[in-house]
Amino acid sequence: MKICVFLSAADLDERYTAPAREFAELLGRGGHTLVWGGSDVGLMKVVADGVERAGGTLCGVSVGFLAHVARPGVADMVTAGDLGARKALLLEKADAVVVLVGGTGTLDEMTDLLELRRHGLTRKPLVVLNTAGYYDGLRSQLERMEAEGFLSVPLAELVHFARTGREALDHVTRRLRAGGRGDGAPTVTEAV
Ligand SMILES: CC(C)=CCNc1ncnc2c1ncn2[C@@H]1O[C@H](COP(=O)(O)O)[C@@H](O)[C@H]1O
Repeated sequence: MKICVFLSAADLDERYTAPAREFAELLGRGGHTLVWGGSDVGLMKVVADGVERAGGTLCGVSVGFLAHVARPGVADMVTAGDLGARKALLLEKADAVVVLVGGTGTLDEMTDLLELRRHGLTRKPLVVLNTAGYYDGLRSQLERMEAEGFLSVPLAELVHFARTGREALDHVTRRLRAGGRGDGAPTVTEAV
């Protein structure tokens, strides 16, 4: 599978890097492709290193103003003109998206996809890996949106919160098996 991972570009504590490394190893050992922002810094590097070391493939989508931190030696690397184009390309190249811990960049990428899913513009599965309860606050906010009528579709149809990398990958596998690529979604061209 081609799994797009949104995640932090920062150098983080072991309680975040260890589960990210574990997830990367799962991807690599499964022969999957990591589709990611292409940078060779912080958690993005930890995961790219881990996937490559475990035998997976890398597919990077950098962006002009960050091209100087793009990972060298990746055959499948493109550079988008701006962040919007980068998000569209990341989604286009992936079968599903898994979100690891991150800051505003990750939040931007995740909410963009939540909105596309809410309007039925893509059905590519979205899983949030809630390492160390990092996204408990976001989850509460989304649950409040759902409870008070701000979401037009059930939250469970938009995103799945997983506790472990294995659970995240299993969820994606089940979803894709159930409905094929994008679980019955519009084609990639229509979707992004
Ligand atoms: C000069 C330097 C060290 C830049 C590193 N900074 C970045 N490098 C690559 N992608 C980034 C960077 N900042 C934000 N992004 C995008 O936003 C996400 C990370 O942002 P954040 O760290 O969660 O908020 C990544 O998924 C990536 O697609």
